[in-house]
Amino acid sequence: MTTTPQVVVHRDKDELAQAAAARLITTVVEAQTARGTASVVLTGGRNGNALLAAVAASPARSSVDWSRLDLWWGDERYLPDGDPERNVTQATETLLASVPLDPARVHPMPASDGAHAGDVDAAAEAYAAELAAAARPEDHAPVPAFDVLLLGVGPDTHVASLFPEHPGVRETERAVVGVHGAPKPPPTRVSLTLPAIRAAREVWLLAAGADKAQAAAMALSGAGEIQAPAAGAYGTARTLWLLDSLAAAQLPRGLYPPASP
Ligand SMILES: O=C1O[C@H](COP(=O)(O)O)[C@@H](O)[C@H](O)[C@H]1O
Repeated sequence: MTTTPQVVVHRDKDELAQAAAARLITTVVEAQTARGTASVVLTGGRNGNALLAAVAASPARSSVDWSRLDLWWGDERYLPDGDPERNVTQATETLLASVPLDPARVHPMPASDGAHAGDVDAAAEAYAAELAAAARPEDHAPVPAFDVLLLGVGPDTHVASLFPEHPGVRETERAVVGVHGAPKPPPTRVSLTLPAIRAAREVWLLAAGADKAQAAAMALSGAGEIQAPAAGAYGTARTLWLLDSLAAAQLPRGLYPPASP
């Protein structure tokens, strides 16, 4: 199912982080109220980390039952465990170390010195197997129907570690791929694919700053997902673009604010 993107524009990157954090806390609490648990896919990057910092600083964070939250990652830099460039290292320092998560529900992507040392494709397969084991029959997919999947949007329109015209963005079968030769360092990465991303109920794309303006405009103007991977990221219930005013500066007229009916 394709959901039409909704666009929300905030004044600046700080307001974006605060508002997205409040939205995430509310959505997680609602999912836990409705289904008992919640699942969130985290992103790396500046906006993803700013969002986590805002959650950490929010008094409302105590309304989340952290022990009933499943955490996954949309992509990872294939580096040794604890490397400061790894998305999980940054998320742990920013938020995860300070909330009472159940370690069994935290699912970092493999590190380059872990069980599949040096073999990023085997690491991707292992993560796909972990996702498949967590998927329920009612999810109708080899991955869980995540409640919220967060994606930072790169200036080149990449999301997760799916880069324009790269093999990963063309993947239609596998849920997770090893990425070789990424144009953004480090070159070796692990990434969810577009089909896995599209299994999420809600997909939120985050972008702030003038260097993201062209990417947001392109992805929201009908570009193809091979050329603009962000254009292929949507949720089954909702697709939300959370921008600051600089990133929204080149959006087509009528897209924001929404055209009146
Ligand atoms: O390398 C990555 O970059 C993107 C975007 O990062 P940003 O700093 O430009 O916002 C991020 O979404 C991805 O998770 C990360 O691995």
